[in-house]
Amino acid sequence: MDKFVIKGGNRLTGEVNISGAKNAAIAIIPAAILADDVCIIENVPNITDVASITRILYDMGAKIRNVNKSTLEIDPRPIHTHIASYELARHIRGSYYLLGALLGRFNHAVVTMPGGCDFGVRPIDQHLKGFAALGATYKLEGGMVDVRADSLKGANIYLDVVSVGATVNIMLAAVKAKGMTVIENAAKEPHIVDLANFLNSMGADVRGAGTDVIKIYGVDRLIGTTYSIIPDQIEAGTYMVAAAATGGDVLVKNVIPKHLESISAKLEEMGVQIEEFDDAVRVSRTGALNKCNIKTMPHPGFPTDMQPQIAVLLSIANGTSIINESVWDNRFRYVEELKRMGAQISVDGKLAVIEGVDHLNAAPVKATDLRAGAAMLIAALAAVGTTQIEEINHIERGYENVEEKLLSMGADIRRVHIPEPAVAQAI
Ligand SMILES: CC(=O)N[C@H]1[C@@H](OP(=O)(O)OP(=O)(O)OC[C@H]2O[C@@H](n3ccc(=O)[nH]c3=O)[C@H](O)[C@@H]2O)O[C@H](CO)[C@@H](O)[C@@H]1O
Ligand SMILES: C=C(OP(=O)(O)O)C(=O)O
Repeated sequence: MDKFVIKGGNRLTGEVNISGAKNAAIAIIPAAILADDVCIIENVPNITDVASITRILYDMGAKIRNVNKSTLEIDPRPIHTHIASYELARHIRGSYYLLGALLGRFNHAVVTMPGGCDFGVRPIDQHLKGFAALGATYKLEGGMVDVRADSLKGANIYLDVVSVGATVNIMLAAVKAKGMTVIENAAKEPHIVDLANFLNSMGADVRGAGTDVIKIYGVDRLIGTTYSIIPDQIEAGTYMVAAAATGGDVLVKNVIPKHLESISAKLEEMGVQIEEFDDAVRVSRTGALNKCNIKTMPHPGFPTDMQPQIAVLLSIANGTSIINESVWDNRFRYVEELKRMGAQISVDGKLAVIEGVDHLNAAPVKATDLRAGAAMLIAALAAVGTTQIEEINHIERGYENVEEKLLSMGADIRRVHIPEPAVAQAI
């Protein structure tokens, strides 16, 4: 496995191009299963989560071709099974979207419980409640979820919690069901809207995505389409915070500034300058950083997927800041790593109290999950000395070409291969 070695202290300057959104791609690629013809998906990020979900479809029989480095052609017609490979599916959360997609296609799906980042329990009761309302029955056996229906019929579904995953899965299962489905208290994230647009481009009739009531009028068939995935809001936010942390000046290109509003607002509150253009934002900082309180919320609130990155910035701000993580019970595992670099943070349940320090110091650290890894990158870029980050496979789940992008902005970053210990090789 590789590690990153980063010499901190270089200001990030210049520009960076944002790739397609991970959290949209991992919903849209399984959604292609529902089409009666070839789908061409553009602006697909080159990340390992996409490689995994694509490989699962391939193993189920889909014909998949890389048209170019960011365009995938998926022919779902040869898919011959409703069972997803356990080995591949267990590593990523997005594989649970195969439940909705296979149910919509075959009226039957068998998929493992979700993987992905470890934030404690990641329940799927709202997904199952949605499937049941559409007429399916389910059982959980040996870590696998088995959902089946004679036929799927539209229903009114009220989500007890705002869940991105449940909203996506219900949309996928309902799009070809008989009649109308209404999802109330639906999630409003940009990737929900992107999925609805993708489905509509295949002939679906999904209305209201981006509001908390989504109506899905079932159609008999979905056709092939060509569709381009939205830019990654979280990748953009990560580079925005990196620019701010290093006192840099960076033009973050190929973004939808509206999707970044909650992040931009908090950065401005901290004293960072943000200039918006049609499809870019310029982020620069010259002065000191101010303390600021953050509460993570479903969209349009501050995204939980930006919480570890912003915590790094608050660690080097003047004064005491508080983060309230309201989405996940256990998303502060990275704090122990950040403390090794001199951050002063105390965690109590869903609250983190951060006393700003003058600077962070280099230390050997590891990425405990995807965004934790992004936080370690930012901390290393801003720290005094040379930091080594291990377990960067987590970072590669969601960031395309991260070291090339950082190098092009002036970072001093190297990838170093760590040979497997001889004993591990022998096993
Ligand atoms: C609303 C929200 O911010 N969702 C985030 C969540 O999406 P993801 O889809 O992974 O998670 P959900 O949106 O489904 O979960 C949000 C909350 O609802 C709870 N829940 C969820 C499903 C369910 O059936 N029952 C249940 O109780 C979860 O425990 C969690 O507290 O994590 C992703 C990865 O970090 C982020 O990209 C999403 O922005
Ligand atoms: C936690 C994330 O992803 P996943 O839910 O796929 O692990 C994320 O995108 O920040």
